[in-house]
Amino acid sequence: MSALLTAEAVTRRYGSLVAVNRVDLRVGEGERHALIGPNGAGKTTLLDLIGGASRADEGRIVFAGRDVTRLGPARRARNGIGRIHQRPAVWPTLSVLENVVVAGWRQAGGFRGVGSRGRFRRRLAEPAAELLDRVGLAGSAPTTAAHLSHGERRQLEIAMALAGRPRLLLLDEPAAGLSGVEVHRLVELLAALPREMSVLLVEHRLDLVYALADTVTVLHDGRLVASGVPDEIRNAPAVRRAYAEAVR
Ligand SMILES: Nc1ncnc2c1ncn2[C@@H]1O[C@H](COP(=O)(O)OP(=O)(O)OP(=O)(O)O)[C@@H](O)[C@H]1O
Repeated sequence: MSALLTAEAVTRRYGSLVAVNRVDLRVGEGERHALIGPNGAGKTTLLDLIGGASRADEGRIVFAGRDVTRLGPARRARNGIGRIHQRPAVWPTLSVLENVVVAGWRQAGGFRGVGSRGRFRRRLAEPAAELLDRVGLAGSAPTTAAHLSHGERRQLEIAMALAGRPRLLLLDEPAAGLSGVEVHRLVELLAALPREMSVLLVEHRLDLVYALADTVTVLHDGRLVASGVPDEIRNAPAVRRAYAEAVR
């Protein structure tokens, strides 16, 4: 797999704390890559550095052949990095369908691209309805997003991220707060994402990680302690040590 994203020796400090410490990461085209590690390991911070919500103090991030280290989150999103947050970020006063339409607006060509009723329908409204169907929310299209359950908001946020047609989708603990049935639906949904899209997933649920990931990278105290295919990681002593130290 050729590299879509490479992070080289990225470091992020908060005062004297080194939250991410010279981490190298490579996500291939179409790869499903999971980041795991105990609480406080630096997983969300690393995702923030890649998505642009936070800037690296040192190191370099290259996405699709372009150095994006100094770009903000909006520019990175336009370059093809989509993001699902720990707490679903949706517009609560808009309908479910409207949320996806707004999220797809730029990708559909903005004002010029959707400036007639026919183009609006073809390029935005119909794809948005298809995405809602794909994430299991077709029946909720007219519902105001504020009325959705947590699990439904998560589904909506995924539809919104997909509307931007990202080449890399960053997911921060997508299973957090979901019921068993909702987690099952989430796994199916993520497994069915098109292979043109790469995925970088932070998740505590290791069953979900091992079901989805091609590669698993383990962080502990801001450092990368192991990276490999799920079978290697499952039995790696360094990984066991990281988790054992964290619960001590
Ligand atoms: N804005 C911030 N200011 C100060 N310290 C921070 C900030 N964000 C994160 N940290 C610290 O950086 C370290 C890494 O945090 P991070 O949230 O990246 O870990 P994590 O692996 O995602 O943890 P969790 O699994 O609990 O979400 C922690 O010690 C955390 O307290």
